[in-house]
Amino acid sequence: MIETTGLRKSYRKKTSRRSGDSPTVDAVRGIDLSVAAGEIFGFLGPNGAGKTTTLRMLATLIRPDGGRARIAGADLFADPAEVRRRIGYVAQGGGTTDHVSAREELVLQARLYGAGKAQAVRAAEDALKAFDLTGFGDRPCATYSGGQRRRVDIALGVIHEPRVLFLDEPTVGLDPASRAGVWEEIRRLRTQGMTVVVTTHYLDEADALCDRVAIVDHGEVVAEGTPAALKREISGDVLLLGLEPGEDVAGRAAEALRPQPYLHRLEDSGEEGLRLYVADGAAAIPQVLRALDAAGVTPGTVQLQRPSLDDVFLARTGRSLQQS
Ligand SMILES: Nc1ncnc2c1ncn2[C@@H]1O[C@H](COP(=O)(O)OP(=O)(O)OP(=O)(O)O)[C@@H](O)[C@H]1O
Repeated sequence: MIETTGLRKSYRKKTSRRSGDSPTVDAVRGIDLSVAAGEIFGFLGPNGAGKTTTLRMLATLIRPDGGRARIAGADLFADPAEVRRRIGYVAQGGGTTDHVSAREELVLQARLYGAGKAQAVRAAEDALKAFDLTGFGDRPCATYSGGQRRRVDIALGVIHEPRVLFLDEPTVGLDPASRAGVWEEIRRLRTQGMTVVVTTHYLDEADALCDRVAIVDHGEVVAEGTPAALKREISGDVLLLGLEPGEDVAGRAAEALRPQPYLHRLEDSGEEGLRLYVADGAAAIPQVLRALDAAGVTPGTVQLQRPSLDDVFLARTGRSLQQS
């Protein structure tokens, strides 16, 4: 449904003359993607990784500097107008107006996509029902909760029944219950056969919602696959070692543990403690405790964890996504 090769985009920096920096920032440095029909595909990455730029290129809102892309059967470079007819796009923060109701927004959007008046009124009514907006859909959008407003944004994005929907950070700033509600709507669209591409910097969102994920950093895809397959690449377990406060406790613990033969890698996660990558967590715990004891370090807590998508990010980039 989406195929891209070498998609790239640079921006001119406004401050370049004074700072003496390079005059451009390479926001997207050649992205190859293949998204299947009916998939929920996620772009996961830290702020500034190039997620929004990629999404806006695919949605025909920014012209790429190079590469190739086909979306829903149309060529992005040769026929962007056709691409635009076949896709929906919901920007970060959405586009609803405070004093207008969801119904009015939906009617207007349907008319923008060429529906006649009666047809647009019917489409709005159907969307209000489908997205569970009937209880408040005639009130001004300013009176909605964050989650209700996001549902209206998504309803607006699909009023013309696109084959592909692009959602930029669909749950940013929402409470857990509202996020779950938005995920439900996205899954419902998938069951109708729609292909959905979301950007997110939430690890749990990528893990729970997306069928496949491209992890992006500095404008490049650093890993791609199903969340389960990506995590399987990180073989073994993670021990999260919380430490009692004290002078350079983390440094002394790390010094004691680094030479241990069962330790694959050690990362200092700041306040969270030390992350120890080992083949077999349960077997390593007593050995870790003995090594710490010998070094005179008292551990606070030891937790055995399965690898997360953050561990994948860490393995590929040397940084934690949560701290980026
Ligand atoms: N219009 C612009 N002019 C100059 N630089 C830009 C522009 N838009 C984005 N950038 C830069 O391009 C890089 C990628 O930005 P982009 O917004 O695509 O990242 P992102 O992963 O979506 O991050 P965020 O989640 O913060 O939006 C960043 O370094 C950003 O500062």
